[in-house]
Amino acid sequence: MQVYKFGGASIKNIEGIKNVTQIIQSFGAKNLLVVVSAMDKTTDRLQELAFAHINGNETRHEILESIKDFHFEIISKLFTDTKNPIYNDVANTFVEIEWLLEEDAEDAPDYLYDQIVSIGELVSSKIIAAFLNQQGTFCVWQDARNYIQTDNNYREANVQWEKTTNEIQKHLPSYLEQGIVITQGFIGNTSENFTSTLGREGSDYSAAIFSAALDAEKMTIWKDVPGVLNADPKWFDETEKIPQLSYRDAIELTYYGATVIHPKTIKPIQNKGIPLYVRSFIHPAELGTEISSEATTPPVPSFIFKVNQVLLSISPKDFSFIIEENLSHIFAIFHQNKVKVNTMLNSAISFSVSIDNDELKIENLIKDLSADFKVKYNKDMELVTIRYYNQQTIDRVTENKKVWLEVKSRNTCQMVMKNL
Ligand SMILES: Nc1ncnc2c1ncn2[C@@H]1O[C@H](COP(=O)(O)OP(=O)(O)O)[C@@H](O)[C@H]1O
Ligand SMILES: N[C@@H](CC(=O)OP(=O)(O)O)C(=O)O
Repeated sequence: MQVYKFGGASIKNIEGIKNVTQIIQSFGAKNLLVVVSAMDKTTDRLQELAFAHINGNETRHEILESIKDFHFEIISKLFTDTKNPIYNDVANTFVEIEWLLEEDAEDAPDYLYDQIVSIGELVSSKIIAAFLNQQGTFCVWQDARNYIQTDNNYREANVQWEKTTNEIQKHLPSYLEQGIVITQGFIGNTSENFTSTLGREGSDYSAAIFSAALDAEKMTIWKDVPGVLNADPKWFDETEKIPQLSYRDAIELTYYGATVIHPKTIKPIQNKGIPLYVRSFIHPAELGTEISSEATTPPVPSFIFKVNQVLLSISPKDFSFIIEENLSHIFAIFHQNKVKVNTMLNSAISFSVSIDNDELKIENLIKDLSADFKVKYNKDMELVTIRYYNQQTIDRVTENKKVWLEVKSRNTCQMVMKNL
């Protein structure tokens, strides 16, 4: 069996949905599990809705109405028979949010966020399953929350592998024998039976979890790009497709921020030796990128850009050395504030890190660090990572820039920089 994953960009409108159903249909009639994300930017809109609810902002009703309108507009074009059960099914799914919005937002914000934001995947998967069935392709809609079991670390839930694998292996193979299974990415279920999410852009990871548990022959992520490129085409003019990548290089690229694949995706499929394909839903006949244990083509230099970085410089107040004890204290503070370090460098009395400028987190982080350390920061920095760098590639990205911090290993160079 195989696993396909379609992200929001592939199902952003009617043409997209029709195209995706054709790709699914050309696979065959069974033994395919399809993981879908929310349509277009629905998760961003639901996130706005969640924040509006948490902050008691009345705009929440307007936001919800616009999300509903977007989906019902699509439904009305795909299902001309207004008696099709999909109308009620989707309406009932939205009612769950309406109930939640009627109450004051007294529960923990991260919990509320997950209950609201998860609706996008539920609705999109229902629409796609209903459309396939309407077209005569038998498919079974499955609720991913019956399979992906997590802890209650809402917004970034951790998968409980044993329970998850057992549930998937117990029930899904018989459905896959009957037809195509459509399920959701991104969402899971806690032991208290509440909905959790696996972190933004986490649908790729969901597909990898299903692939690993089902020992899939291969997994394919369908994207709006021809495959994994040596840079994000949104930032770089002359990109080239990487036809083959090793798991190791894929994990390094995604760890440093190549957003084409969620960083947690590679480990489960690498552990099972399942090849991962990144292919274009716009040109589905083309081969894309193959990610597997061995890449036979030579590595090409790849560029990863992260903007809106904050460069923090942390030094002990009493001029003492930055040693293991200080470092473990500093990392504990980052961990408590859920802030991820994108790159770091230390000298005798100073420790520098580049982090995303997440306004909600940075203020508290600096406050906590300032209790024991002197903290200086610079905003509006850019972090550029070059994998398989050489001087020419460094010169190319540093033109008209001042480099504030540079970290090099044998294969990877990271620079934090700002316009001159
Ligand atoms: N190295 C890369 N190769 C290809 N695409 C990349 C790379 N880095 C970032 N991207 C971006 O990833 C986008 C696809 O991911 P995304 O928009 O999250 O898709 P989806 O909604 O299908 O999950 C591309 O449009 C591209 O801008
Ligand atoms: N819909 C979720 C999960 C996801 O992975 O989406 P996409 O596949 O469109 O990046 C998000 O936007 O975070």
